[in-house]
Amino acid sequence: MKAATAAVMREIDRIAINEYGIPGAVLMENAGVAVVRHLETMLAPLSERKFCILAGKGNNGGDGYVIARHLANQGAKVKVFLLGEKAAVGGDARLNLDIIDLMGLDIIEITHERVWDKVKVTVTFADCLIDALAGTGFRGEPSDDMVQLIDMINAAGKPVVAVDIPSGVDADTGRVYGKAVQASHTVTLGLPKPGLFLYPGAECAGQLTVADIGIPAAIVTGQEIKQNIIMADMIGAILPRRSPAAHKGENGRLAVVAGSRGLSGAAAMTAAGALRAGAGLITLAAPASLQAVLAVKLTEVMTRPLAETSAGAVAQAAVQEIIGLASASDVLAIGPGLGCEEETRALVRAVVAAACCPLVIDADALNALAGYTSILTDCSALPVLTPHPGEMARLTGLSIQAVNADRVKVARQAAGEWGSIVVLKGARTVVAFPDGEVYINTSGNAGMATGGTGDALTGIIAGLIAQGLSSHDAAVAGVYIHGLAGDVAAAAGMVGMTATDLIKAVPAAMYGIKGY
Ligand SMILES: NC(=O)C1=CN([C@@H]2O[C@H](COP(=O)(O)OP(=O)(O)OC[C@H]3O[C@@H](n4cnc5c(N)ncnc54)[C@H](O)[C@@H]3O)[C@@H](O)[C@H]2O)[C@@H](O)CC1
Ligand SMILES: Nc1ncnc2c1ncn2[C@@H]1O[C@H](COP(=O)(O)OP(=O)(O)O)[C@@H](O)[C@H]1O
Ligand SMILES: [K+]
Repeated sequence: MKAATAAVMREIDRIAINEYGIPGAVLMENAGVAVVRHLETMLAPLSERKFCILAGKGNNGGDGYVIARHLANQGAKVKVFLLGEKAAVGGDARLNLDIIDLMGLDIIEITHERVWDKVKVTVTFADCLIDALAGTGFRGEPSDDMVQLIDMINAAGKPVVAVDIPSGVDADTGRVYGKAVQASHTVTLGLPKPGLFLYPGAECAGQLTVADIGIPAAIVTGQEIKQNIIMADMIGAILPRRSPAAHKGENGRLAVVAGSRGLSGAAAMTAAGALRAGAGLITLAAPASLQAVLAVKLTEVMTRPLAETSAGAVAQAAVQEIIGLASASDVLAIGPGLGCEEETRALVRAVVAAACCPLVIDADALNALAGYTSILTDCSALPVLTPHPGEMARLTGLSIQAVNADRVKVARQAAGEWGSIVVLKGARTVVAFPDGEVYINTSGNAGMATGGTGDALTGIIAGLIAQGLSSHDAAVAGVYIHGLAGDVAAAAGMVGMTATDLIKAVPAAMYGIKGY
């Protein structure tokens, strides 16, 4: 599913109005009617309900006046509060404000202190609050009066339906600079906005519905929209299909270079993730002293002992062996649990520079690349990098806070600079490509915030590449399946679920995807 930034949405509206001749008031009418239809499904019969509509001075408020008219026509009790003066409302919003004024609806301007008591009483006795304060036109921090109103809405404990986007949420980034409306439902107009999927905006949106407002489909397909939301049907279409006559050699050869003394689990979980994603033959190369324990842990995985340092990490002497292993493999996953010895880091850089198969680079291998990302642009196939925000901060020199403040922008910029596929992990993982294309993932849950789930993701993405998916499709499908497996595992209890629970749930998650 495509997601439109505020600028893209403005352009789509502009083309609909100026080039197709659809009056803006018609789009506004469709928007308002779509919200009322949604209210019917929530609160029928509307004639028995009391609504409080909180409107801003822009077009989002305009949608609110259309909603007010239709609700009043259906016999509902409606009060409208306008954050500002009627005189400040213009365009299509003004047209609709004048109509409800002529209808005799109660419209109260919030322009002086005395009004706040009235707002409070109305909010307290309403059955539902409609947030039409601001939509895609919202910028920066909310003004003091908007904050006061948002606080009242959020304290009311009533169903809150946000029009287009909860007021206070940045449509592009999901950022909340000051306060934002906490909606129970959001009816977003035309196309969903990225800020409805990225935290903290995603948490403000509640249950999300995308409403058709009559924009000609050709306008949307004609736009170069680079933001996508990962959906199950999209993944069902790209997952590898297994022929009934398949043999193990057809499902790919995968090499994993991982582990060091004390970090054998990371290596095991990476290999297990690949196994459960369906890879045919897996070789796990790890420091020699770990081989015995890994062989016992992973019955189905082949193990390869590597030369090791005195601290039990992969030694520089293993470089040719690993490069040879990569040449005999369809994909190499490198990094989990390798540790932070300088010798191992240098080895990682040598392997990344020389390997001729597709690479999935994670964890300590990413740390080894900090300051050396220019190596990535020479890789024969687009490498997949899977940093969590901490690793991303190390690679970019940004703070973790800055990474999370605009995950799409940071991931996209890195993908472009490094000529790589960047999977920026965390709640709402973002997958970015060098051409600016971005996918936001929606599967997964907070139970996955536990050690080892990232190693599993590395294995899953590599496992999909082994089975013939392009690195592009494997990154997108991998993050979705990984999150879905987390959701399957969390059904038995979110807190306390383990990475191993998630890994075991991968086959069930894949088979649960419609069309697969
Ligand atoms: N033709 C169109 O453009 C359509 C637009 N539609 C609606 O119009 C919205 C966009 O309308 P606009 O561009 O007029 O903008 P909005 O109405 O979303 O936002 C502008 C309003 O928010 C206030 N505002 C912005 N930043 C603020 C801040 N930091 N503190 C306090 N107040 C702030 C402004 O003063 C103004 O009242 C969409 O989200 C959608 O709801 C729909 O009616 C469909 C058609
Ligand atoms: N709150 C959350 N919601 C969804 N996914 C999450 C959440 N927290 C973590 N995850 C996912 O769990 C994984 C954690 O990976 P990572 O931080 O590398 O952990 P580790 O290094 O322990 O394996 C990532 O795929 C991340 O997207
Ligand atoms: K709104």
